[in-house]
Amino acid sequence: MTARLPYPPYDPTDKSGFSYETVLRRWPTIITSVIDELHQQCHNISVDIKNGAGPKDVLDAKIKEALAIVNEISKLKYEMARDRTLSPIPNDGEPASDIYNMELEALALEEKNTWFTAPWLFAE
Ligand SMILES: O=P(O)(O)OC[C@H]1O[C@](O)(CO)[C@@H](O)[C@@H]1O
Repeated sequence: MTARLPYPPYDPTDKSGFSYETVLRRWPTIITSVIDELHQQCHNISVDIKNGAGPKDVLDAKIKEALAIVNEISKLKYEMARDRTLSPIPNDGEPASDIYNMELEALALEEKNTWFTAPWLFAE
């Protein structure tokens, strides 16, 4: 059972409010800067590998992890821009993902489970 507040949560369906601007521009900008930073770090690690500045297997693993993160957050940005539904958080054994996923299912019933309809703070 999810908590219900006595008044509706703020969401980007109000195009004159800050949350619309946030989903439209601010989050994509933040995600893009994360992707840029990860690419820069991959470049720096590649230089370290060339210079023999650390164990190659460890540095290779860092690049692999960074590229996996880039892949996931690029997908997130794509889905956000197209007002796709928010994805459930995979069960990692932590209780918070269950609570998040339950709330997301409740939002789906209200057709408020997409990036431009979900409550701003929930999507944040
Ligand atoms: O664009 P900025 O200044 O980095 O701030 C972005 C943050 O501000 C908000 O748009 C409003 O608090 C958040 O949703 C978002 O995470």
